[in-house]
Amino acid sequence: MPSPDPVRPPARAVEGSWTVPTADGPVDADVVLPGSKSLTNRFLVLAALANGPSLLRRPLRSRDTLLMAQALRQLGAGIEDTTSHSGQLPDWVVTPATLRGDVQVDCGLAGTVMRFLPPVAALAAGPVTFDGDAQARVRPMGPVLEAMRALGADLDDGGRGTLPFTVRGRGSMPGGAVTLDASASSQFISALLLAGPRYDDGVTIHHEGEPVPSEPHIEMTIETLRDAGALIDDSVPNTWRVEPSEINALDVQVEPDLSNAAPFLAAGLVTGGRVTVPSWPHHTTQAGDAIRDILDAMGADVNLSREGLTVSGTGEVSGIDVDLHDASELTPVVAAVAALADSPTVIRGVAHIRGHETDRLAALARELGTLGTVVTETEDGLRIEPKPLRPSLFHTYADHRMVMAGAVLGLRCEGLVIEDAGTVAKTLPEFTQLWHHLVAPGTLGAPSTSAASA
Ligand SMILES: O=C(O)C1=C[C@@H](OP(=O)(O)O)[C@@H](O)[C@H](O)C1
Ligand SMILES: C=C(OP(=O)(O)O)C(=O)O
Repeated sequence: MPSPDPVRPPARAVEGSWTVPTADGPVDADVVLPGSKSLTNRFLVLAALANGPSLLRRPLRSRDTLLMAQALRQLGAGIEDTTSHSGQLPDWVVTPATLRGDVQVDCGLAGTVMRFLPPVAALAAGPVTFDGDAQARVRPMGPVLEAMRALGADLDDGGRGTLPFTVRGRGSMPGGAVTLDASASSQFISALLLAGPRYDDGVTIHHEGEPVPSEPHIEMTIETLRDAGALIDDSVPNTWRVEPSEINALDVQVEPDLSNAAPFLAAGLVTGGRVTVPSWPHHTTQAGDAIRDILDAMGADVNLSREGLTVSGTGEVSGIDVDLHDASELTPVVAAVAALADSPTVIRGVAHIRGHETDRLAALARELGTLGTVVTETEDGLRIEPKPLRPSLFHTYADHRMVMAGAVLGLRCEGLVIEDAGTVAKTLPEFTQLWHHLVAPGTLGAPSTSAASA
């Protein structure tokens, strides 16, 4: 372990910060993870538009999904706890209703809320305003708002193409055909497809522009819609057609969130230990499934069995050259593993993540750089040259995946302090507790709340 740079004060815990536990040896654990954000929020939307009450088993309860549930309740849907069959947290029963207006939706920083709900709000009887966190106001929205206008929606965004805006719902939407540029986010396409069956003429979407990122998320949208009885034609590249139809009530179990599994599995690799995530699906549309091949290429033994996915470290961590265009939400954790590798890494294909929770390329370059790693921002990714790490305050920019990246780095960087670790609640409120359980069983997992000057 390199000693801290003598001219820099050691990182100190401040309000809301978290001193990451260092791994003294190989970790060895099973980690049970809550449900997928992307699946939970799709199921909530479809259930609110369905033809009868739905049952969502093992839904994720995190900031993003609770904001989605809150917004749908405001629009009229019933979302109630019901006893879980698995003995875990309660499941959700979702009862659809005629959608009402005069509603103010708080999107927080959730891409799924700010993109998936405006096309739903166009079906409401009255105005629905949307706003969110300061950083949400700079996330791209323009193409989906323009597409909604072309499909017959009445909305006012002050010409900004971002939050805040108002959708003046008229109780129904004509729908039809539209061309848009979805190179900034696959969520533009998913959003129009999810509400599309309820539009009078359905929706035909044609994408024109640089390739659409995060393609598995569109597959997820199509699969969840088809399972609910919708008819979708995706046989022509960059074109999707959803027919007008009822959406059948759902009875679904939410898979564990595979992108949230990534930091835990990474801990198995970088400590030369073993981590198993039970209930890893053998068929999935989750983009996070790509972590299996990525960690394998970085030197892990990876084994998918009936018990779950097991990642074991071999003692070596290799750099890789990887295109994360399809699984861009893995970038922060992969970048963290890369900083602990024995050779350089190049991450490509993720220019659009400058529009995620924060500019993730800039944030990673800055925070890894502060720790001592040599990082070059490229047009569409990062080049990472590992160097000995020196502890520092790791900033999170309100980005849950920056917390996860910092936790991985902290395994091998004693004294690393993560600022505002609570921001991880966007998708995994219990992250720090699970992490302590993994790395340092018996220690307290909550972020520091006692203030100490930095
Ligand atoms: O539809 C979804 O659930 C998501 C799509 C992706 O968005 P982008 O296409 O903007 O990358 C992904 O990164 C995000 O975490 C979740
Ligand atoms: C990009 C992400 O989230 P969002 O759904 O807000 O786009 C993410 O979770 O990494």
